[in-house]
Amino acid sequence: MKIVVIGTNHAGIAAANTLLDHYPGHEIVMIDRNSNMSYLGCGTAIWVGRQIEKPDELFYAKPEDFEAKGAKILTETEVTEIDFKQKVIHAKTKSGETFVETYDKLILATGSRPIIPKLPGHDLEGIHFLKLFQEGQAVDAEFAKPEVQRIAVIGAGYIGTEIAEAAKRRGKEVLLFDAESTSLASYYDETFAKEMDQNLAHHGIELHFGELATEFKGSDGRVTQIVTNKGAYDVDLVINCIGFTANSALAKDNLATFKNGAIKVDKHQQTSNPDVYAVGDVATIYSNALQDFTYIALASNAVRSGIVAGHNIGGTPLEAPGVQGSNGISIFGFHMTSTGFSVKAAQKAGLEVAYSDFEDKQKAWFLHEDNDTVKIRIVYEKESRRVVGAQLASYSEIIAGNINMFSLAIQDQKTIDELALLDLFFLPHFNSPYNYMTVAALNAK
Ligand SMILES: Cc1cc2nc3c(=O)[nH]c(=O)nc-3n(C[C@H](O)[C@H](O)[C@H](O)COP(=O)(O)OP(=O)(O)OC[C@H]3O[C@@H](n4cnc5c(N)ncnc54)[C@H](O)[C@@H]3O)c2cc1C
Ligand SMILES: NC(=O)C1=CN([C@@H]2O[C@H](COP(=O)(O)OP(=O)(O)OC[C@H]3O[C@@H](n4cnc5c(N)ncnc54)[C@H](O)[C@@H]3O)[C@@H](O)[C@H]2O)C=CC1
Repeated sequence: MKIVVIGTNHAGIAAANTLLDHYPGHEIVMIDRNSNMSYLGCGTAIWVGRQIEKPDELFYAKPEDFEAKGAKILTETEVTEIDFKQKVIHAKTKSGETFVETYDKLILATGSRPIIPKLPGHDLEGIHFLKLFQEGQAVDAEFAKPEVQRIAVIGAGYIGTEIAEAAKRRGKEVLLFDAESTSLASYYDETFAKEMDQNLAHHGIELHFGELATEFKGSDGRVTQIVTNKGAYDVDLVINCIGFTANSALAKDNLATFKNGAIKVDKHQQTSNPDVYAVGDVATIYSNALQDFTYIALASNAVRSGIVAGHNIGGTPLEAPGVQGSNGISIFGFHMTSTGFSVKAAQKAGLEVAYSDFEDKQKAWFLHEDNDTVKIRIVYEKESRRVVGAQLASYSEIIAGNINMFSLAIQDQKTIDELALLDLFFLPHFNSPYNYMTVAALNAK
């Protein structure tokens, strides 16, 4: 069987590796328009903020790895069109040569691009987006310029908050804008998000929430000012991070798509065309909190969905268990993790939910050194009492592991009452006999 993979970043790599490692004998062709593969965008802020010196280790795979396993891999080659009836893809190399490839099965792993707000002045120089390695390099080069001092970051979601920290670490003045009233508003309820806001403000980041950019002004072709519904601010650089949109143009009019344009898939990653699979940021994903398909762009989801597609195409039927959109962020040493829905997100999705909050020290109370406060919220459906979300915030790194338990609880449709008496280990170095997760669950009304 000939299998063509379009897009060789996290999702495409996972699908190709699954096929090459577990199902030998197929002809695998991998195509990507970029010159690199496997770039971990999650390391951009860490590198640009100089928490690591070089970006080299942010790549975990190279074309030779796949060639060694027998795949044909074409980089700097863009797929321009797909004839889904004839099962032929049309592609163009960097030098302009066009060619076609036939396929038996096709994997679309074309990912996402940042949303580009078409505001007046959007094409001025000095306005950036962050997704590709090359875009990280461009921002890094701007940070190195002494004349770039005042930076506007638009969107205080995950990328915006991380790059705001990075810019501050490089000694810049940073103005962080978001349409919502807090940072991280899509992931956390206000009482949690406010903790991050305090952390950002404490480190000198100027917060402009509830503010919408309306125009960019410039001089000599370069941005010099950002105008919002509330004021005008002189800046030397703008970084836009207001979310992603699925790169699904190749599927247009041929495959069923979701309301945001992502390609609809089932739990086997199969699209509305049985010979075509879609994985990663270009596709929808099943949310166990919502109990329906939705769109959640994460590298973790990309990898898992690629593995699922690989097995299904290879001949092992495998149904994805769905995801919770589990995520985390760490800014100036303050960590937040969440899974499933916040109260606000659940209500927006039409769920009737209640929540239980608790706050305690991470380790046993008699340990007075490095014993940070942890704040927890568990969100559950009022009637069924099934857990649909959890949020944790602390300087303690242990919360990074704890959130995964809630992820499994949501996946397995556990109730808050089942969590209340769950066997959690106790050791003073790590926790208390009345574990804050247990207490939060026990306190649930
Ligand atoms: C700054 C930043 C930080 C992030 N941090 C995290 C994090 O901490 N945790 C997390 O889980 N996620 C994080 N993400 C999100 C994560 O990077 C994405 O969810 C992930 O990249 C999706 O992988 P993908 O393979 O589906 O798509 P993509 O990474 O978008 O890759 C798609 C590939 O398809 C190629 N392509 C597209 N169209 C064509 C075409 N027509 N022809 C040929 N090739 C094509 C592209 O060149 C690209 O290589 C972060 C993203 C960014 C930008
Ligand atoms: N740690 C992690 O897991 C990370 C995950 N990612 C993922 O990458 C994807 C893209 O990240 P982001 O671009 O940060 O998207 P995001 O969805 O996290 O945040 C976008 C932010 O922009 C704001 N916004 C939207 N339109 C706006 C406007 N016109 N003006 C001002 N603010 C506006 C939103 O309120 C939101 O807070 C997300 O799916 C995210 O989860 C990215 C970085 C880190």
